[in-house]
Parts: sequence; structure tokens; C-alpha cells
Amino acid sequence: MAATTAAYFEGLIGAMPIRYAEAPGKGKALFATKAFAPGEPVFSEMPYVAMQHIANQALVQACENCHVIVGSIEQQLAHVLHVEVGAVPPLPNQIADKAVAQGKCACACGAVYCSKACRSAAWERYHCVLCTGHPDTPFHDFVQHAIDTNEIFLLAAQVLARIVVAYAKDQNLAAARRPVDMFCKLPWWEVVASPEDLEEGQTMEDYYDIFKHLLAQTFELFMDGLRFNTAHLALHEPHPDDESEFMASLVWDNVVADCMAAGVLSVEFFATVVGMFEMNNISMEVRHPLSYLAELYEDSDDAEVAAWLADVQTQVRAQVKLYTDDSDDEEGEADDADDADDEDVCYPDLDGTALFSLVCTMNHSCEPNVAVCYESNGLATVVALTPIQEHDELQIAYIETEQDVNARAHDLSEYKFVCQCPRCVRDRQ
Ligand SMILES: C[S@@+](CC[C@H](N)C(=O)[O-])C[C@H]1O[C@@H](n2cnc3c(N)ncnc32)[C@H](O)[C@@H]1O
Repeated sequence: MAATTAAYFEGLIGAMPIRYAEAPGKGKALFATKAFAPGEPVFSEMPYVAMQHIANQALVQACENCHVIVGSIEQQLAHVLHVEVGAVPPLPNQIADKAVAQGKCACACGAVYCSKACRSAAWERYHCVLCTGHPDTPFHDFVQHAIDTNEIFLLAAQVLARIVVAYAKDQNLAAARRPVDMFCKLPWWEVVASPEDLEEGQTMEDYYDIFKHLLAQTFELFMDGLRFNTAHLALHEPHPDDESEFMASLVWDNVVADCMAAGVLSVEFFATVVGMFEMNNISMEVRHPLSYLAELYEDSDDAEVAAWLADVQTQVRAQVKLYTDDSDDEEGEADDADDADDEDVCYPDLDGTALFSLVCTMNHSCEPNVAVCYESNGLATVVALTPIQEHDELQIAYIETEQDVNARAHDLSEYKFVCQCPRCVRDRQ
């Protein structure tokens, strides 16, 4: 197993200036193979799976495959303001060429992409079995159920779909599930449930049962959708790209049965995939093009541009407030303290969650030497925060580090380890 893991990481790392090894007491880890100065990029990676948070979709329209924010500035503005494109404040001619514009196309189900290439890439990795384009597919019920209960189920579905499609293509299930096996450890309930959440008289087993019941329901809906969609795929429909060779290369016969027999399509596996996200996923943020544009013209002397920006900013800020008020309310008193900051929050970033094979292999330190930055195409770049020497372990911060040692330990408890970084050791003395 250790040799398979090392070979898997070697394959992923290729020529990047990092190496994989076990770190004592921490499990898998990444190390630098050369020195880096602060600010220097160390490596970059696209996510294994990623999704934009459902609530954020009302404000930002992004490519489902690469997470670039799609459309022209006017289309992006129309999306955030919830109006027709013709109703947005017309972009002054003098800044039109500086406004980043991406293409936009859609699948029959309504999923949006920046290009036909991205639409095909998503279709060929997982979307072909998850698509809700067919009006009768039970996946409609699965999606609604996930939205109503836990949107992470949508990401877990993406993982299972990726494994099923990869197996349908290559008939190699061990290779298809390996990226996930590298992370899967505990079922969802063992990751999220903690004794302090128990009600009086409730046992841990009773509490686990609540999660188990929800997950069994979720998995049943997922399987209904999967059986329906793969049956329709076997008949070669529906399909967004007629010219794609992809369908012809798929062998669907027995794929679902094989995956069930191997335990990949099982409620237990689904539970460890959801547990995996709780412990390993990382938030994904992509800056809005309107925000870049506003920064570019911040100190402009052009009165027309200044008036356009002021108008747009007022309207966008009102929408952002409207769509984020519900979640703010839940935070109660913290709300007031955040109000001053709200004044600066204007253009909504793309906000999502992702799993990266390399980025998510890095361990935590409360004195991290690297941080993750997102480019406008969803690519994550790991950047040095401090001077890094050859052989140093690359460590990110999983939590907000501007808190005292007890608060940090509390936030880290969900990752099931006690931090022994030099700062925690110092602070505990
Ligand atoms: C995102 S994974 C990182 C990869 C992990 N080492 C592995 O083997 O899969 C997070 C897990 O790594 C371990 N971990 C991360 N940082 C650690 C640290 N500073 N000390 C001990 N264990 C750590 C914990 O088990 C944690 O739940």
C-alpha cells in the first residue's frame, strides 16, 4: 500500500518542486525540494472535485467545470442584480476593453460553462451521469434533497459519478477510486458528531442514527438517479455534443452492478466520502471581475466612469446584502461587529468548496509557511508565506490562526489531532 501511495503521488507531482513522504505522527505530507522566498509560487493544481455554494449561485454565475466567472461584465452584472442584461447601467465605452469577458454556454439541465470544451470536460468526467436534463430523471429529487439538507451531498455525488464514469471507460476500479481512497477514513457521523452535541439522555449511537438515517435516504435518491441516467446513457441520450467520441468508448453493461459489488456504490462508501469532505475539503474563492475593474478605475479622474462605478457599487451592494442577510442573522451579535467591514464588501466573490489531491495532503500548522491563492480559472496556487528551505514540510493553516491556543485547539478538534506546532507548544507552556 505504501508503495502504491508513493507511486500515486509521484505521478501527480511530476516535475513540481515538491515531494511526498510520511511525516511522523501526521500521516501523508508534502515537502519542498528547493528553497522558496516569501511570495514565490510553490506549485499549482486544479481541483479533483469542486462546487460553488448554492447560496452563492444567486450572486455569481460561474463555469461548473473550471469556475471562471462567465459572461460579459453586463451579463455578470445582470446576474447579480437579477435583471435583464438591457436593464443594467450601460458600461462606459472607455472601459469596455478592460472588462474581462468570458464565453457562456449551457447544458440542457441549465448547468453553465465558459466554453464548449469545459462543457464536454465536465460531461465526460461526471456530468453525463448526474445531468438533470431529462425531465423524468430522479436526480431532480436528489438535488432538491441535498439543497434542503446538506449541499456536500452534491459534491459526494460528483465523486461517485467520477469513479463510475472512469470505471465505465477503463474497467479499472482500483485506479478510478484511488484519488478518494487516499483521503477516505471515517464515516460522516464519526467526523461531525461530538459528545458535546448530545441532548439529555441521548447516547452517541442514538445521535449517529440521525446521520445514518439521513444518509441512507440520500443514497437511495442518488441510486435512483444513477440507475435512470445510466440506463438512458446506455441508449446514447441525452447528449450535448453530437460530435463527441466519448459515448462510443463507454461500456455501460454491468457498470453499476460491478460498482455495487465492489462496494463503491454503497451507503458505507458514500458515508466515508462525505466524511472525507468534512476533514479534507478547502474553501475556494475566485475574485469577481467587477472587483478587478473597480480596483483598476478606483482613482480615475473620468467622471463618467466614476459615476458608473458608484451606481453599480450601490446596486450590487444592496443585492449582496439581501442575499447574505439570512446567514448573517444566524450569527447574531457578530453581525453588528461585522457591519463596518460590510461597507467594504461590495462585489461578491465566487465562493465554493473543493478537494485537491495535493493541496489537501498538506498538514496544518498555526504558523503556516504556505497559503493557497485562487486564480480566476479555479486553479489553486500554493504560495510561500515565509522563507522555505529545501526539505521543509509545506504546511497550511486549516483554521483562523488569529485566535488563542484554546480556540485554535477547539477549531482543530474536528480534524482529530492535537496541534504540536512550535506556536502551540509555546502557548501551552
Ligand atoms: C487534510 S488531511 C492532511 C493529509 C493527512 N496527513 C493524510 O495522511 O491524509 C488532514 C489530516 O491530517 C492530519 N494532520 C494534519 N495536520 C496535522 C498536524 N499538525 N499534526 C498531526 N496531524 C495532522 C490529521 O489527521 C488531519 O485530520
